Amino acid sequence: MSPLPVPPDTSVRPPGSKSITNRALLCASLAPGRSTLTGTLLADDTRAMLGAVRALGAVVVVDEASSTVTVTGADPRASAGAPTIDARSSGTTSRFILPAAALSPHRSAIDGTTQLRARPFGPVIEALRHLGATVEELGRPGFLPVAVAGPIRGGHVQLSGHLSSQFLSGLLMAGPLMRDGLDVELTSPLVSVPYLRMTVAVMAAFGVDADGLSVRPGSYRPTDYAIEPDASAASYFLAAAAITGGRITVEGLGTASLQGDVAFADVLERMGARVERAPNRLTVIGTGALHGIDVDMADISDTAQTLAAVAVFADTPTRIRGIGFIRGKETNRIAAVVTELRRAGIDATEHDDGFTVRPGAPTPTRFVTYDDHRMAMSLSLLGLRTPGIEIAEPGCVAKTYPGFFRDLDRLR
Ligand SMILES: O=C(O)C1=C[C@@H](OP(=O)(O)O)[C@@H](O)[C@H](O)C1
Ligand SMILES: C=C(OP(=O)(O)O)C(=O)O
Repeated sequence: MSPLPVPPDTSVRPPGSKSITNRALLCASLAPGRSTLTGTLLADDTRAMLGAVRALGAVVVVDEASSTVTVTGADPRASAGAPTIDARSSGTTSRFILPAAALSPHRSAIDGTTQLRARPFGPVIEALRHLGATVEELGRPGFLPVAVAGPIRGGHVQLSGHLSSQFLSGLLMAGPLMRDGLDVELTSPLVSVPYLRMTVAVMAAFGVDADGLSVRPGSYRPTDYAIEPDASAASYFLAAAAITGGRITVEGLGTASLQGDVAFADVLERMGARVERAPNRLTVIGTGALHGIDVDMADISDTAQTLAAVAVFADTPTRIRGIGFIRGKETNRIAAVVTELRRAGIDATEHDDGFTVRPGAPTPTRFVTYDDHRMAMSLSLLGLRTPGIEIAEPGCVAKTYPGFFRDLDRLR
């Protein structure tokens, strides 16, 4: 990469939200009748969910050119089970499909890549057992691959919240199809809380009323649903404006967004960038001055690596807290960020709950990406200002944003 010749003054529209796409695909697959989803993300994580809902009986038609997906739902309680559901590397797909598969009396097996096999599943395995499912741990206990057979009948269940919110979202989405509905009691504080609000909002769009922890028996209603652009993907462009002293507008995302990650703009504002907000648009204007901050990112942890890149260009250190659980994502993201920044000569320190980045001038570096799309996308931001930045195995961005480098190049 070579640095941007002039600060960008442009607008971008990132592809559809991964998190909303995977919720809408699941809810549509549970709704009897035809739903049409527009603005759908078509990337590895959402193709994993497309395959998973098909395996449980939904009919899915994808129009690649228009990013429109039609889903004809099927009652998962009548599913014949699926011999192998391949969740690929997708946390959301795997954690959302397990409870849905457990609605059927027939056995389904769920597996994924080596990367996904290293991520925790213990809380949902325990919860499904408590709800009456038979769960076979086919590999290491507490990890994929697993096989489930139900039917789960619902009721009260305890669940830990400190590793991931995805277990709770997945159980809640299957909840209306459980005979007794579902009532979850959290046994540890929930991380990534805004994703729970998103789950409730998408369920509501498909006709089901849930509060954050319980849902009554009922049925989903087929719906035509428009998916907004991905806010985590937007963070790279908002950060780019802050870093380069440019002006970048993200279209389709603003104060009306369902995604917690739009709050990344607030973090940039605290550091000294200017932010303009509208219901469906966010603009960040770099002011040329960025100051380090002390910030808890437990609600918006997918943007912690983005902030690490921004922090390099601030005038004082940045301390990011509250995100110890991101050691269990695509890679140990705390160790990975610190290792890679140090590789570029930046002084960074790991903490139990996050990391500290001290400002500096990065040296020309080929960054290792650990098969983590967010490592690749975040570290590429350094190349907007620093000569000689290279990203190893950039194809890993296909997990959520196959066109990322093409869109980043449009800032030139
Ligand atoms: O529910 C979701 O769509 C997601 C929740 C978050 O995970 P955790 O709840 O595991 O932190 C987030 O990191 C992930 O990218 C998507
Ligand atoms: C953690 C992520 O994804 P998931 O948990 O859905 O695999 C992510 O997209 O950063």
